[in-house]
Amino acid sequence: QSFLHQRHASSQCFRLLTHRSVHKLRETSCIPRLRSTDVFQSHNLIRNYKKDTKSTVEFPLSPITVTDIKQYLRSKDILFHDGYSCLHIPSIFIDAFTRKDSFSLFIDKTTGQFLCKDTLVEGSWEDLQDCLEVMQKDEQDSLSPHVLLGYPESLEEQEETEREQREVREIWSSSLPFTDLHDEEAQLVKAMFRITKISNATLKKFGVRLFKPTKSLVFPWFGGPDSSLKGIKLLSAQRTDGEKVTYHEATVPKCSSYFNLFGLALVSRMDSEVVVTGSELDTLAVSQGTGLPSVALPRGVSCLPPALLPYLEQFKRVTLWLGGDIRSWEASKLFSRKLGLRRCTLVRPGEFQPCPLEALSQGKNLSRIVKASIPAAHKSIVSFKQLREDVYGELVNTDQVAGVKWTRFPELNRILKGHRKGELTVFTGPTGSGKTTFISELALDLCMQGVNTLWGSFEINNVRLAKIMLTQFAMQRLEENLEQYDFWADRFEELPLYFMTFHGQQNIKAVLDTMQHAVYLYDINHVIIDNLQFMMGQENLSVDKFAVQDHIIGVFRKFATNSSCHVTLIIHPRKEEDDRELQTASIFGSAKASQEADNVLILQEKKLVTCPGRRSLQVTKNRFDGDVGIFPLDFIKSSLTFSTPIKGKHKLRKVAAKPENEEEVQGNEVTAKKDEEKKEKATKTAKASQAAKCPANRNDKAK
Ligand SMILES: Nc1ncnc2c1ncn2[C@@H]1O[C@H](COP(=O)(O)OP(=O)(O)OP(=O)(O)O)[C@@H](O)[C@H]1O
Repeated sequence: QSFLHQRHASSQCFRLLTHRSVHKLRETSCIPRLRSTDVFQSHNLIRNYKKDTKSTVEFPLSPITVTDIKQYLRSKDILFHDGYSCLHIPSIFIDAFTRKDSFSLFIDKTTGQFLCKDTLVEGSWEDLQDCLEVMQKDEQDSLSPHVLLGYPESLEEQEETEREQREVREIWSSSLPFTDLHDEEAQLVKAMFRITKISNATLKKFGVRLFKPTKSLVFPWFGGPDSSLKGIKLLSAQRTDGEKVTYHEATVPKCSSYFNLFGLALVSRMDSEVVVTGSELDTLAVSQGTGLPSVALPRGVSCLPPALLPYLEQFKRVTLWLGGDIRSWEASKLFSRKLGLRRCTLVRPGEFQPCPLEALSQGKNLSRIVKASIPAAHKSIVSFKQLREDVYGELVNTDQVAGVKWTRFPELNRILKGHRKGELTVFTGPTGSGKTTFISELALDLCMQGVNTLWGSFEINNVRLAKIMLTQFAMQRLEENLEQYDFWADRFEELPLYFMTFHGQQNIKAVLDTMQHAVYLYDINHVIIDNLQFMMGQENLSVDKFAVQDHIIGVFRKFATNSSCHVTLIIHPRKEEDDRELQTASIFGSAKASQEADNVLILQEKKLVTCPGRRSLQVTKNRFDGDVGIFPLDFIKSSLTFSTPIKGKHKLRKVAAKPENEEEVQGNEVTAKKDEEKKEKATKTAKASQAAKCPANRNDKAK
């Protein structure tokens, strides 16, 4: 308001800033919680109905390039440093005398989003342009940090923020530094968390405490210009089967607002090297084992929010040591792209290079491991020497390389082995056969396991789609159990799930730009496009329809490979004949297009007059290991799920047509090897069992 009074009361620009900030705040308020559990949630008050329950990804209004940003800055005579992920300019929110030579305002090269590290003012590229225009017009050399008004919080939100701050203070003040614990107690806690090798001095240096009521370690988040306590992460440890420890974590404020790079408070302005880890415990281990500055990502390997990039700009060398498994390795390759490949080196997980905490426990030389990390920037031509470690890694971790397993579709695991990054899956089925419903459950299953998912639903709107997914998530008809809505919605909200806001016919370029934008912002691993026909465009009707379709498939293929993101494309078949099952050729215009897909899945429907047809899922292409096959699906209307209930399987075995060899038939019900003979046998068996299960089907056959 003071700004308003100081300047032209009716400044158009001011209104613009406010509007955009509102938009920005809405946009940034949707990063989901992924790994936290509700163990520590102390506020279990009844929630009011929340309007914006899900995250949506909008098409960036004016996609910006780094060249545009640089050109604009030059036109305004603004000096800039070309950093790794950001351009750095002198902050316009502190007066010229104070800012001297410091370049503390960071502009994200990909999105144009800016952050002033001195005042913590942030906003979009348009906000910054508006600020600069105002400054120039009024011949000012700086602006008040309050120029960008935030979206006023609702009373409920204000209360929530205050409650969180109270909670942070209370937990922090009632937790104990390790130095205040008796030796015996400290040892016990360390043994519980498997951190016996971490010294009290390291724990003290990082300010780690113990919160006795829940036996949790407390990691503080110090931030802002005054390095005040902004939040905490609580970690609890549970021993499962003998030696294995499972960690549970919770943050206050909740995960979507928790942007702590743990360890950053200890980094000096002069440090030029950092080791980035996937957990606070790993950061303690790295710091103790190497003496190097180290920070932990707030949400581990699941994402690297661009909001954190300005804080990593000062480092000339960034070593990513995110963990000891393939998932961490894949994440480190993706994150290094955001951080700037040329300064990143990666620790390749392996037997001799487990996660930092494990390495410290095993008495390994952590400095040597960091030194031996490999450059992230790869050359276009490589020799086997450079590949041999990658190949070895794939051989010893076959299970992880096969991808994320479905929990609801074990049969699909047996055929496809898992869901892998960078692949293209094409999915088809007859009109109205349940394609959307089925893929929704398939994607939900993966999303529940931490696969960051983006939906492009052009046919049905996002509310309907989210309703289907929520029903599948809760596995019940929520209409009849409305009192449970909040319970399920709260959990559903924590999934890393985003929706594009498109509906109806779309321009393929706009869709791809949005996908790219989402991959950068939210580290999306899986995009679902329902369905491709909505990208064909009216104007193309005169051209060969299938040539256009094949071209679009090619474009998505390229995106999947370049972004290391799995794309699932739903496509209507070219033509359906009542009495014939669909095949790969029913989808594609040319053989070239079918080559583009890594996996081809067909929802087969046995058309019946007297009852809904039985569905089965057929995998007709699997590039990963060639296994193809078919298995029956049982649709449960109340939960909209297809996942095979256990008892269904028994039923299937019992009714299978005259097995000569019981074991063989059981195996073939669900999977069939590439070998055509086996495949046919499995198909027949599945069909026979379906027929036997549905009396109407039997009648049909008899007719
Ligand atoms: N196996 C099934 N048996 C009976 N009904 C089903 C089955 N699967 C889905 N349905 C229902 O059929 C309707 C259509 O499903 P859905 O929209 O998923 O089909 P679709 O194949 O995507 O349709 P379209 O061809 O229009 O894209 C929904 O109401 C859904 O609940």
